[in-house]
Amino acid sequence: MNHQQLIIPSNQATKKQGGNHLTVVPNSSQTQQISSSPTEASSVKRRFAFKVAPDLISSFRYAFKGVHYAFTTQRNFRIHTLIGTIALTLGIFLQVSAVKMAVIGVTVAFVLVLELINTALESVVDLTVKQTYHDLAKIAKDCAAGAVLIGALAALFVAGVILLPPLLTLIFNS
Ligand SMILES: Nc1ncnc2c1ncn2[C@@H]1O[C@H](COP(=O)(O)OP(=O)(O)OP(=O)(O)O)[C@@H](O)[C@H]1O
Repeated sequence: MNHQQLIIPSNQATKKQGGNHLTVVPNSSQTQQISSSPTEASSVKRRFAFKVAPDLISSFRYAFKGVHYAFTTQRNFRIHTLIGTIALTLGIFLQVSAVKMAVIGVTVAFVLVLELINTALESVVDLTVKQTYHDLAKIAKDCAAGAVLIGALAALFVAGVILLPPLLTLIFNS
């Protein structure tokens, strides 16, 4: 494991510094200590967390809050949810096979997952650079948006292959 740099909240830092965060570059012995075992590394990670979900129900609750946040704040997430719902409804209406329905379902989920990751990454970037311009912030956001675009194009392709032929047959035979 390669730990180049750790950023920990200032209230957990051993040395005081200005601002909200203290950047700590561990020396070789600290790096060794962090990487010595997965359990140890995980306990270090948890120590840096502001809050840890106490149980499984809480974990699910936070996860649903994330989905709810994306749905209420991200226009693209709502658009993809709507298109996904239409695709699944069309699949049922056109009576496509179970395997094809599964492919549509996974594809819809894939796009929504990419949207959620994009939203999470945007928040982390904004948290890091606030309202200042940074080339790396631009790259991170553009690449995350690019990932969603590629996912959406793949979904369009899947819909074209699975849903379009039976839809055209239905239209031209009626
Ligand atoms: N701090 C920043 N520094 C440099 N460029 C930024 C910064 N914040 C945003 N940008 C640029 O503005 C674009 C739009 O930013 P935004 O935060 O709306 O992301 P987005 O991925 O386009 O949002 P959404 O997915 O909600 O449409 C980014 O893709 C990036 O090119």
